[in-house]
Amino acid sequence: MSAPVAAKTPTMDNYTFPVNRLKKQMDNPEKTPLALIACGSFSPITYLHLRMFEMCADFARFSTDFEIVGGWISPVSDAYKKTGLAKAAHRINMCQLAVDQGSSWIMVDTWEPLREEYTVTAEVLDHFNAEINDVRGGVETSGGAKKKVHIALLAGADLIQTMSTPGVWAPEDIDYILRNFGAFIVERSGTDIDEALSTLQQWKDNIYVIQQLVQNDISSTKIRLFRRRDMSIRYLVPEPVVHYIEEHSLYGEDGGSSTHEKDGKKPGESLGAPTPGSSST
Ligand SMILES: Nc1ncnc2c1ncn2[C@@H]1O[C@H](COP(=O)(O)OP(=O)(O)OP(=O)(O)O)[C@@H](O)[C@H]1O
Ligand SMILES: O=C(O)c1ccc[n+]([C@@H]2O[C@H](COP(=O)([O-])O)[C@@H](O)[C@H]2O)c1
Repeated sequence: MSAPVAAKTPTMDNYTFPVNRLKKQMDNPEKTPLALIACGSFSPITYLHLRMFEMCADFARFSTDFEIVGGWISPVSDAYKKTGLAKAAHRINMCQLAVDQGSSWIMVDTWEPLREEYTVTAEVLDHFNAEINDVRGGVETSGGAKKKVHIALLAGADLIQTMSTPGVWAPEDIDYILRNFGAFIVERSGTDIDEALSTLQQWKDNIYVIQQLVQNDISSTKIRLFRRRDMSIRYLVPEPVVHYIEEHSLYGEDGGSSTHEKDGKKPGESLGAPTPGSSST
């Protein structure tokens, strides 16, 4: 078995806002530049989290006047204290591995997860607006002219549904987010989207609903459950993330789980899969 890759420790001291994949210049200056911000636990990141960005990119292209100029994942900080939340450094590393391997336009911002305190989503979106529009002046259209970027929350229907659950979000934050930023909402099985949006009608012009044409209900909860049951998680999360989870023994029964690589299997592979070289021929 190879030695575990040490978890890098990103810190606030070496923090810089990631813009390496921010589009330098718009393709169509007539359109409105759009930045997508996905907030959540990402414990761990799954293919569905990445797929949300792609679904939204198709939606924006075919059904809106927006042109996407960048996408960011903003994992929540350790202070969120949700069940199953791995340490922020691990979640950051897994998100980074997933986008490094699988995307040319999604970035991971470490500002929120590196903060000791919990940051409400309204403040997270303010941070992106400040970095993209105040510090950088927006994005270039043509001939050096710049346009302010529309910052929007990218979320699943379950997250928007929590906005109707009393006591979860401050009413003034809901108004602030949906009035100033808006949201792109991906349908999720188990959540009635009409019901979820019923109390948010006053902001309906700023809420875009994206249909999942291929129903996919991967969740981080299921990944953690599979790990506890010593079941395979391959092809549900990106391969480098499977390796990372194995190497760092994340989400196992007692904080650790066996690595099957030693049996000749790939990391994360099912124990029920045949072991190479064990056939009788
Ligand atoms: N299968 C899915 N369909 C639609 N949206 C999803 C799906 N999985 C995650 N999301 C969305 O991704 C964002 C971040 O999700 P989060 O990290 O909470 O993942 P999760 O799988 O719901 O986590 P957990 O199972 O730990 O609650 C949220 O907006 C959530 O609604
Ligand atoms: O800003 C708020 O008041 C607020 C209230 C509830 C949830 N959120 C955010 O929504 C996300 C929920 O993630 P999760 O994993 O609990 O589904 C996470 O990023 C939270 O910070 C934010």
